[in-house]
Amino acid sequence: MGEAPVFHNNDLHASITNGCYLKLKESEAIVVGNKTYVIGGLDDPASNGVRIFDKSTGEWVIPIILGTKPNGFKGHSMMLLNNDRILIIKHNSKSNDCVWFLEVDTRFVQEQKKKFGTEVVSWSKGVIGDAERPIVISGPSGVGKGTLINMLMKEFPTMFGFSVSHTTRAPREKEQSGVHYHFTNRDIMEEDIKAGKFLEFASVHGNLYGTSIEAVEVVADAGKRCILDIDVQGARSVRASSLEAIFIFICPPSFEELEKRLRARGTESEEVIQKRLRNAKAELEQGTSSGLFDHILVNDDLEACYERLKKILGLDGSTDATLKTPTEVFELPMEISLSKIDERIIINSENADQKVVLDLSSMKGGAPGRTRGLRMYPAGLHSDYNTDESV
Ligand SMILES: Nc1nc2c(ncn2[C@@H]2O[C@H](COP(=O)(O)OP(=O)(O)O)[C@@H](O)[C@H]2O)c(=O)[nH]1
Ligand SMILES: Nc1ncnc2c1ncn2[C@@H]1O[C@H](COP(=O)(O)OP(=O)(O)O)[C@@H](O)[C@H]1O
Repeated sequence: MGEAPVFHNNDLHASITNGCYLKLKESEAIVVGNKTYVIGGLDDPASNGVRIFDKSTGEWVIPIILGTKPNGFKGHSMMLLNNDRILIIKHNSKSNDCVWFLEVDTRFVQEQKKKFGTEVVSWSKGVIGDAERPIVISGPSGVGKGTLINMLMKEFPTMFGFSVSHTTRAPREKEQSGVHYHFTNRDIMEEDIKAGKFLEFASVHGNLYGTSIEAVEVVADAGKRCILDIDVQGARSVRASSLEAIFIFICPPSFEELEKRLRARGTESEEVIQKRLRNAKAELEQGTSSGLFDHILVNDDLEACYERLKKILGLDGSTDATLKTPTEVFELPMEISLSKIDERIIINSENADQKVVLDLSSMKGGAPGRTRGLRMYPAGLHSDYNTDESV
């Protein structure tokens, strides 16, 4: 990998080699096989920021760009990783918003290229540290899922965050949009599903419900563990996705008790209650016999069930799960260059004291969503960072 002299875009057909990094006037380019990815104008709302020059056809292509685009650029440095993604480090930025990946040939992007029949790239934000395994809670309507989740969120407000689903059902009296659900209509939701914005979706009791990728990611970004209240079909989709969750199914002590709770809640009409009770039979059968769930909890006595739930989540007092090491945020300098040693990227600045190490060895996830498991620390500077790393 080397830096070429200033280039004019039309000269890109020149014989440049894989991984070659070109600094252009208002953009930067990187070569991946036969294609040159030109990335620039990211702060310009009129520009989509990415163009591809295909050496084999001699043509420019504007790709479909998925994921959340970074903003607030004051310059960036790039490096090709693994021939499938471009690492982009924003200059003069904070360590919690400086690492971005433009995926150009990862498995996800390859699938999207097939689906759309055109060039596709996808942004993924790099996140320092890991998110804890999300928790999927399923069970028939009225069994007490919402009640148990509320108890968890109330007792451990800094630890858990709720994945706010989208739904086409009408809001109940005390439900707020953006808190309990994102209430939407079918046309908009179907468009968003087509655009790949949903981790999973299902038709439940005659309405469409779904978890957007963003709903799960914002919870993890806040450093919280995500709780998903979704039906059995949704749980099956999440099981098949890359989200490594814990799956818990909640059962009523009896069908009669379920009916009693659903009526006592007083939120549904008689017709809707009947529909939910009919569906409950199949849900209970699938939930308890499919092997899909890691844990099955009977919600008989509420307090006892809550204690069992906490035990599953390691919150029964045996460890102080509320203690978390905060991730320190620091500034990256204005002028930087990148070098690579094995799985570590060294972010060099004019000032040698400001060398920073980005460790990619535990990197996981990626588009659509975030790339997590990154470690970042100033190289050999402070004793409270990992100072074994000498660069
Ligand atoms: N697949 C899927 N199911 C969901 C989602 N959000 C909620 N559900 C499920 O939809 C069903 C109906 O939810 P809701 O109308 O709020 O009624 P409730 O279960 O009686 O509170 C429940 O089984 C929820 O777990 C979602 O995003 N995806
Ligand atoms: N263990 C329990 N015993 C008695 N009532 C319960 C219990 N758990 C929940 N409830 C009540 O049952 C109703 C349905 O609970 P809810 O949490 O709304 O269920 P879900 O979210 O699964 O539809 C609520 O009125 C709630 O107060």
